Amino acid sequence: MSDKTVQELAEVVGIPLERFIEQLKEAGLTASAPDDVINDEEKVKLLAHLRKRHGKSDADQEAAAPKRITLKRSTKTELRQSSPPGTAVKTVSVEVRKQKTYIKRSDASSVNDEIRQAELAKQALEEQRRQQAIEEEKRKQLHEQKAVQSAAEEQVVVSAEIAQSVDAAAPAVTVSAEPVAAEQQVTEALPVAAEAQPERVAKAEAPAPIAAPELTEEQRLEKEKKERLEAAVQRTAEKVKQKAEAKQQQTTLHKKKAEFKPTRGPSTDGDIGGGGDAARRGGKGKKGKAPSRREKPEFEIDVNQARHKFEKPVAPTVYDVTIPETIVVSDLAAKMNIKAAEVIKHLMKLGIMSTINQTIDQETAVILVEEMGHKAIMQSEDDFEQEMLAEVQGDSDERKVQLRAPIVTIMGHVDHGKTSLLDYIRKTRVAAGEAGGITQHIGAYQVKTDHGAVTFLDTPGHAAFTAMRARGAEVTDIVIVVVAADDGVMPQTREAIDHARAANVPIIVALNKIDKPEANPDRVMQELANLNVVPEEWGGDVQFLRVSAKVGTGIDELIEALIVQAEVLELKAPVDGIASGICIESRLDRGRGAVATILIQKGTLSKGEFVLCGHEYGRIRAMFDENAHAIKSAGPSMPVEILGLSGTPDAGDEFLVVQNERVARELAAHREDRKRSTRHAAQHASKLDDVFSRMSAGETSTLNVVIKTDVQGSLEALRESLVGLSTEEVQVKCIYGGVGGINEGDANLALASSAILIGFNVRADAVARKLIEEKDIDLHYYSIIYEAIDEVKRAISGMLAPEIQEKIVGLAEVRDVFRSPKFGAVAGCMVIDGFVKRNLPIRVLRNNVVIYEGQLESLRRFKDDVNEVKMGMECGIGVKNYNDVQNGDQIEVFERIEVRREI
Ligand SMILES: Nc1nc2c(ncn2[C@@H]2O[C@H](COP(=O)(O)OP(=O)(O)OP(=O)(O)O)[C@@H](O)[C@H]2O)c(=O)[nH]1
Repeated sequence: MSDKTVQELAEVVGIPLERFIEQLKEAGLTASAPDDVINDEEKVKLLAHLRKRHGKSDADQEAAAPKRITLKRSTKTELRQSSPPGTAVKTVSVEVRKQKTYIKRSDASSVNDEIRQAELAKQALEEQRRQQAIEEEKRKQLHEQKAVQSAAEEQVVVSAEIAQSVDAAAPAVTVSAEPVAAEQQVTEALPVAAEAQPERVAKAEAPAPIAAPELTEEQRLEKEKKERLEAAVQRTAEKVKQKAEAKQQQTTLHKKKAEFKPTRGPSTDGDIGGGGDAARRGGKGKKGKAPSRREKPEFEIDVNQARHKFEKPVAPTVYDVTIPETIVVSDLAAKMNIKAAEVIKHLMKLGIMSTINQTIDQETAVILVEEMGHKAIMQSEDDFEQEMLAEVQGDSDERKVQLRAPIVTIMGHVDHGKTSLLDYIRKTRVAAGEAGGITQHIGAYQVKTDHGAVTFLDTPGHAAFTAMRARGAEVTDIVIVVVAADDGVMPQTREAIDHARAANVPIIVALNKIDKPEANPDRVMQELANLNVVPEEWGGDVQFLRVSAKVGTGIDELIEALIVQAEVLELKAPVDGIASGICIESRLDRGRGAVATILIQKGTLSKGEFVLCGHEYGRIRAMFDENAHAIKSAGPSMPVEILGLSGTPDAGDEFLVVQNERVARELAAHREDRKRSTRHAAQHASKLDDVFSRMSAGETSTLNVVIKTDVQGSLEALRESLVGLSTEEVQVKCIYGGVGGINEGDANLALASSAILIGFNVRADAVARKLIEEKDIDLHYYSIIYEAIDEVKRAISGMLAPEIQEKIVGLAEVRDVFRSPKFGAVAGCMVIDGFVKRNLPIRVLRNNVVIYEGQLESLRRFKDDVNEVKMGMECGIGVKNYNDVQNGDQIEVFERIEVRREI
């Protein structure tokens, strides 16, 4: 309290100055002037005087004075609650009560004194304990540091113990390899250590009995503190335990990941301590830092719990490995559940160098799979298709069958009237009643009669017929062989008969041009009978009809004969259910896209269905009959034109209806793959080399041959000799023999009939050569009959020995012939294939028939003698001892090579 002057104090008290000075005098104070200063003591003295004067002693005053005063106040407010319109407003009364207690100063100060004294004692005690704790801490730190150093040296990490030590709430026990972690543990341990002897400290510090209340308070505080510390330690232990559990789960996850990624580097696998991230981020350079992080065990893991659930198999697993005709190395590895590198390694052991994407053949794959201890199941390329087709077709074989129209092909010699016959039938039968006639015609048409319908394939000639057969399409039920009654049997008539017989298709002979005066049907019948085509009227089994494609004679009878033949054949097909058939022809129309003519063989085809044809597929957008009338459905033996395919299928491709686009696409893709692989040609021609092995395997007992010779005489001789080789085990069958060069039709026939081709002094033309090469048809050229007989004999008796074979190395075409007195006839030639070599033997060919065999006299280029002339170059060739070379002849150069024969 600050001192004040008399005047100031009088103003504060509110008493006149003179009166206040009087009171000062009465109280015995010296201050009398207004500027005199009154100190605190004097103030107290003045107060005591004034109280005395009013008759109250200090004691009374003290007794009377209240020790504490409590003031209460309450305020009331009202709150109006907002409510939805139309309802009563709610009012809430809120009463706030406040209470304040004032304690008498003297009492308060005494209490404060007591507290102050207790605090002083407590401070002293705490000071003492703190000193002690510091000493203890230093001692422990020293001890722990020693322990940590030794632990870091030993690098001991016992993860399970950490969890246990945490459970026991005694972190100081933990042995850590990481100093940082150890420090943390030590720090956590210290308070506990300090708390270890609280009673002893309290006893030692306990002063005199008068300090008893303070000690009790002290103990209470100590107890509280201890409880708090214990709770803190407990919480820390809990936290550490939770962390340990979380880390353990993470570890299990890592191990599981590692299980699925066995080929990954160690950074992922060893990522338990979190070093993986660093390693990943740091790349190669920072990889070295990762171990320090990895080694830092923030906690340790229960090994039993961390172990993943994968059980190592006790015995090697044996897989059933299905192997298609070719398989990619990686796919094969996947099927055996091993790495592709393993497969490549094993292939290397077998002497095969391969890459992961390389395709290996079925045989190699089977050897490999079996060597690796698995079971190989060979799967044919067709298996997949067959399975899918079986799925698509379902129980189609159980469908109810009905008679169907026969499908007829017309064959015959050139100009004998095939086209005229087809045209006449179509015009008179199909287009009957059509106002505008036929706007277009498709590759086949159907003729309806009172007795039934007949379908004609509008591709006359045996070439088309055999080409279709060579593609595996057996479409034709009956063949009409047209022979002009005024001309008789001609080479192509024979071919037609042979082709029909090779296909096992019944023949009906149409003796055409019967309207002509020079027609002599009886002579023609005789000629045909000589070919084993015997008319019914002569006791044979072939129907002969006299017709005229020009005037229409006998056409009805011909159709009737076809229907009768069909009845004999009992041609039946299911009418209901999924449709299937053959593509007859196809083309790309500018406005309509791919247009395909198909012949339905089974079931009913409807517009809107998904079809697969060869490797093309699509939904049928529109369907037309042979008169270009849009139709909605078509049954067996009906030819229809369809729109909607993805491309143009080949003639002879099979078509069938599939459930949906997915199946169509899958099958189309499969067929496309198969087509790409030349290994999987749909049909293989027979090989002379294979004959014996196939016979041994019980596969064949017939050797089909197609013979082409230079003259009729050699044909007969060769045919008889070869057929005469037939034994009990094997029969040699000449399915066709003709005179002239080997053409495409011959090659197709050989392919379709699995026959070998024999050229006696004749050669194949360019188209046939291409087909022979493509389809790998077995073609043999001979110049000496007994050589041919000998070879076929050896083939069927399994005695094919290594022998000398001829290889044609070049072909030159004669463009001009010069006569020189020195060299005789010199042929100016262009080398059109391979090369011409001076010292190699040659043959002179005229219309693909060998006319001379010998040596070259001279080979020159621009007056220079040369040894060799290559394709595309001109040269002059003189043939030794032969001067009859003509324009258009070919000079074939060949060499004899030794070929090892394999059976
Ligand atoms: N008089 C008469 N002539 C006919 C008869 N059939 C066909 N011709 C004629 O014979 C010739 C050849 O007839 P095509 O129908 O072209 O004979 P093709 O067998 O189809 O002949 P390619 O197509 O060359 O194989 C034509 O001039 C026809 O008019 C017939 O029955 N009588």
